[in-house]
Amino acid sequence: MKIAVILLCCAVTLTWGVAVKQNRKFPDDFIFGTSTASYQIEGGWNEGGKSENIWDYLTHTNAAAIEDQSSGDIACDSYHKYERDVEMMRELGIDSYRFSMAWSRILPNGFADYVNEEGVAYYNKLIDEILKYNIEPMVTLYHWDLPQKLQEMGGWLNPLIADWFADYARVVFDRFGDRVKYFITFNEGAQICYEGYDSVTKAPRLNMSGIGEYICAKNLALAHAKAYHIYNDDFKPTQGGLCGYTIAAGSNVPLTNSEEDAYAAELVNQLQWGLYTDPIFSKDGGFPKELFELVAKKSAAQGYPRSRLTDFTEEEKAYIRGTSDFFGVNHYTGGLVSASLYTPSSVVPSPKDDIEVGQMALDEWPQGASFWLKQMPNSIYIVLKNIQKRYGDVPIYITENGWSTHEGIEDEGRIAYYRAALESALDALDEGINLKGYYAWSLMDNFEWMAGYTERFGLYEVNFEDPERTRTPRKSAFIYKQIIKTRTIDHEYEPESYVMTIDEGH
Ligand SMILES: C[C@H]1O[C@@H](Oc2ccc([N+](=O)[O-])cc2)[C@H](O)[C@@H](O)[C@H]1O
Repeated sequence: MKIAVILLCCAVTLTWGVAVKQNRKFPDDFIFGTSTASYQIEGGWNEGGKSENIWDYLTHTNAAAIEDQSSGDIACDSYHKYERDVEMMRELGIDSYRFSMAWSRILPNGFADYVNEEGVAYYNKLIDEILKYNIEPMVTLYHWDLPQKLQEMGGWLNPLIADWFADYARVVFDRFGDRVKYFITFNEGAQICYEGYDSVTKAPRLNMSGIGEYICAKNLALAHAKAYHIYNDDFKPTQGGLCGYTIAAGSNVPLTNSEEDAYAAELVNQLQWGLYTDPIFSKDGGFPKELFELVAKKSAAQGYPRSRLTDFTEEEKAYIRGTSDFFGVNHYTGGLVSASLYTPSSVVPSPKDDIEVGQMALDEWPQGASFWLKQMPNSIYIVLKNIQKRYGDVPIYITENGWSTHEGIEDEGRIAYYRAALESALDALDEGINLKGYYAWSLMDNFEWMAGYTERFGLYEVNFEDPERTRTPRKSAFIYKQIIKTRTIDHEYEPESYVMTIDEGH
């Protein structure tokens, strides 16, 4: 443990050494953006023909599950205020805006038998408004808001959902692909599967510990591949865009330089994201080998007649392998990893119990407003290196990265976080990592899932008490704007005033 701390300190010193490197610039074609998600910002939960999704259902039937008993019924009201959102994008000068579409707004039945033209019209208006100002839309097809009707049929545990999702994807490509050139099928497999179907965390909050995540992971991979093949075969030849996949990855660093801790960090990477991305990006396809073998071994010892993680057929492996044009990574935090830090799960079986590894953060790392969010030094560099090591020179987009505070315009913590994160991204670019873009989470405060409105991630503060949902730029918005404009990180830069304007050409 001492060794790791010493090593880490050296890395930090080194990182800070690199951080003060002068005259570093992001490439001219590097994409700077911001991210949001439909349920977190749109509101209009029952307007314009939209049906109920699993977050509507959860917040309406179990308000106590959300820290402040709130919901996304109105959220930022972007359903009505999207023009102001685009104005904010112009103020910041971003190159691209990542947002998600609500399946239940486009296909209220969940199935593609009926397309809700009012829902399609909403996204058309948003896309056209974005494009009017030369901002590139990046569309996530699924950011956690499954139509409730499909959940009642098993949701991501029902293998038929791969076809239901593929049908939805076809509608999205068909209706929007003439203007949208970046599609992401899924936001964060582990959060959909582990948090939704395994650990009673996020909607639909099912408790199928040690089983739910693995069933869901397999269905998700097949759903993604089907959607990708549809895009690749039927739309890409005429539309010419890209279709990718996004996971959440932490920077998982071995606690010591022992082989055991290196193996522990590998297992965490396999469970946290390799379970979702190895089938798509690895050379041989299929689930990560060590994780797959561990689950099989544990399942047998627990008396299961077959592994809780069911393998793909060889045909399925080949069908899924290679189905992504880029690697999307949401990155927030990291930790030191070791089997010696494992505390036995209270629930067995569980994915965490399958790998028997624990994690820790250091006290000196700054703490965000979210309990899980610590600012680990050089975190982005570490995670990008891990991805490159695993999958080679795949083009990478950081599709989310951000810091939570409480209310207030003065957000020095967020500024320090973004500056450090972007220095770390520059370190990665210096080493030739194929990083194409960076999307700050988030354009504005929004419904932060189980934390409701108690944690704020926005470059713009949103007043949720005000029916107008007024948006006000935080200090960090001015800093991010300056970074985008100059393509450099000036650590001394202070905004002259907090009056936001739109620069010429935006
Ligand atoms: C704040 C945003 O959080 C995103 O999700 C994750 C997932 C995993 C981690 N992690 O540290 O392991 C952090 C954030 C989510 O995609 C987005 O919607 C926001 O809520």
